[in-house]
Amino acid sequence: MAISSNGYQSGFGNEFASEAIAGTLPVGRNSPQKVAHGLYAEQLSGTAFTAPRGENRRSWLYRIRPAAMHGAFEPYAQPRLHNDFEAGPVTPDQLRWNPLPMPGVDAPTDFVDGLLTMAGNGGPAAMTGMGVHMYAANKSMDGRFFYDADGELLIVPQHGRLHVATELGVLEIEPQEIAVIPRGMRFRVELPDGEARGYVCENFGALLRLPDLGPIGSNGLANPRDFLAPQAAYEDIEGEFELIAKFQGHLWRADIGHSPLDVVGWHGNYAPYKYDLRRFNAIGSISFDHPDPSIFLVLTSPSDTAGVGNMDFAIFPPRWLVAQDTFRPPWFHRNIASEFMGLIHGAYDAKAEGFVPGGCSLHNCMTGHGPDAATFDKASSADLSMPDVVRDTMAFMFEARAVIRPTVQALQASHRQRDYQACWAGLRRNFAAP
Ligand SMILES: O=C(O)Cc1cc(O)ccc1O
Ligand SMILES: [Fe+2]
Repeated sequence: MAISSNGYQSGFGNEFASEAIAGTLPVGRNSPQKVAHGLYAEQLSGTAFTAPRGENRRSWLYRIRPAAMHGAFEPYAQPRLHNDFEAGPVTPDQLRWNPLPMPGVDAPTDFVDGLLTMAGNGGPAAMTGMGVHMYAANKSMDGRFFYDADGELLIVPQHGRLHVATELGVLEIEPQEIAVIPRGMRFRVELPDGEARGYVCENFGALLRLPDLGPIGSNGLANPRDFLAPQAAYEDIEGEFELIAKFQGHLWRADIGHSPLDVVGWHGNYAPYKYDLRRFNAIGSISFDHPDPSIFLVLTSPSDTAGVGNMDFAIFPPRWLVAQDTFRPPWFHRNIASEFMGLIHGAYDAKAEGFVPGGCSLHNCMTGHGPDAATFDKASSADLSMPDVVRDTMAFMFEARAVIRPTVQALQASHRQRDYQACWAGLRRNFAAP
């Protein structure tokens, strides 16, 4: 099974409109008595009906069969994916992991079965917080479709391309691109390279959006026109298929006799989208001092407190370092926010070794962290008369207001680096009282 991409429409949160068959979309109304071509009209809303206009997200789908048509749900056993961020004690340790191992050839694993929950906070019941998951898969989803009623999914591939066929059309993404799948949208993930690994942030809170730019002005960081929503593309097939739902923290399955990717035309502003992180216009210091990482914000999910994100997605892309009389890499720090980081490509400028592509780290509220000893030594004696270029790199951070609680399976995983703290052990005592 495969639906080919019909291309993209550019812009962030636009009122998009797309039809795979001309004349599908009703003109001047959303729900005419009879829809063209014998299709059903269906609204999918992603915000409260009464949300302010600037926040309001909904789309109208014109489809072969309504979403209501499927069998009864029953629990689906995939215990590695959940939102049980236990309320008990949580370690303030610095934590780091090697890449999630790929499934063996003797264990075909698709995107849904390949998800493993690393950490999180809040949950779908409270509609706040985020889940942090990783996936490692070696099989396309075949005859099954997935939707997440608990949050929107920010997918960050690290290895292998993804062909994401959604109700509204196809997103094709590769490492260094991201995709966001709206809450509730049904989709199927195929693996053009036969295997794939990456990161997923499940945002339970307010929908991701572009941050305000303040004094930066009207351009810069992630520019709206670089976000791409799919053109309508559909399949018209019947068979013994399976619909998997993530609902209130756990998976459910139902029989479905047709593909739900049967939307012939749609319009609205609630749509999946992709973005190429290499398009990010990095802005930084051209005088002195390393700026706060908020300068690298791509998308933010606001909380109910102005200026404080429920969760933020920031990247650390290639860039020039020119600051004078400055320790140029990230400084030592402790933050009120909590930071889950991953590395998509290359090396990260705060860690000389140990933080590898596909790996991840977690530094929670007020936990001290920063450059490792090797990075500190190098940057403390670097020649600052010359600009330095950070190339071959793409790290990212899921930053959260609330503590990001690691799951038991993440803490106990064999790929956890239990000696992570040793990376700071070599920092010498240099103090000499005058
Ligand atoms: O911990 C990290 O590496 C992320 C980070 C990067 C940076 O440039 C400044 C602060 C910060 O938390
Ligand atoms: Fe940090």
